[in-house]
Amino acid sequence: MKIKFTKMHGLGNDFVVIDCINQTLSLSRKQLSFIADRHFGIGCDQILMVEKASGNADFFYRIFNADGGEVEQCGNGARCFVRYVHDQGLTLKNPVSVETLSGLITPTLQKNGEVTVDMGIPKFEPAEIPFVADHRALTYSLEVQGKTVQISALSMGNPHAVRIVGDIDKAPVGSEGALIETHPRFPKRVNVGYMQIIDRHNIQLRVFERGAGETLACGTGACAAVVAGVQQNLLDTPVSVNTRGGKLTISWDGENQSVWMTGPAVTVFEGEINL
Ligand SMILES: N[C@H](CCC[C@H](N)C(=O)O)C(=O)O
Repeated sequence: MKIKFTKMHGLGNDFVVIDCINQTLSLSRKQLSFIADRHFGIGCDQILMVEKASGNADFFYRIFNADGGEVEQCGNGARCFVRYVHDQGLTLKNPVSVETLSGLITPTLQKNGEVTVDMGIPKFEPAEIPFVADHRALTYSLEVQGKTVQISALSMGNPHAVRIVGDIDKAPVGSEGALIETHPRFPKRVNVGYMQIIDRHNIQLRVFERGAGETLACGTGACAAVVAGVQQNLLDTPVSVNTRGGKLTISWDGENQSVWMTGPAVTVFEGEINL
């Protein structure tokens, strides 16, 4: 089966985007991880599928990690999604309403080429993350390989753990991040963010993503880090989130308010793959 795709990225967090409105397909986990494979396939952190919405949203947005697992939300992908549906002539609407497994998001193409997304309201109850804890807390102690680390835990539709570190370049992202990703207290696994606070409006962030490993940027991770920092009275929004792939701007006005993300979305090339 020949499949048309578009390769895109948001700050180096890269995607294979597939129009599933004009081509009907259902891919196995094995086929999805083949597409994501950087040696044998196309190569990407996530695969994004554009589908017709079941309700009255404009589109349904499905997200699969490089390991083939389907997930609830992808922030950098949401910015690429709206650029894709405009570039492919699938809509003239701006903003577009996009249904995801974790609810509705509304990305808007800005005149300066950047994209702003209402990423929805973060959730903190352990059962909603999900995270195993007796009750909600600002931070939690987590046993990792005989060490105790302090994390914030929350959901941006997908689960996030956030650690504050003194030196982002020395943060144990690959080693400890992999252990926290699969920690038993996160029954659906978790994205693990390491945040260095520069000042009240600037952070540096690295994320070990669930199902993909460390990526150059993570949109929902940036949202989760800013929320964790604001809650601990360490940050004031808007916050510039400096990732290895570039800068995101995140705003959040507090409990029960949406998190707003602004950043770029880039189309790299189009292609076809035989599956
Ligand atoms: N790895 C994430 C999905 C992609 C999130 C990230 N690429 C973003 O920009 O938010 C998860 O398993 O929840």
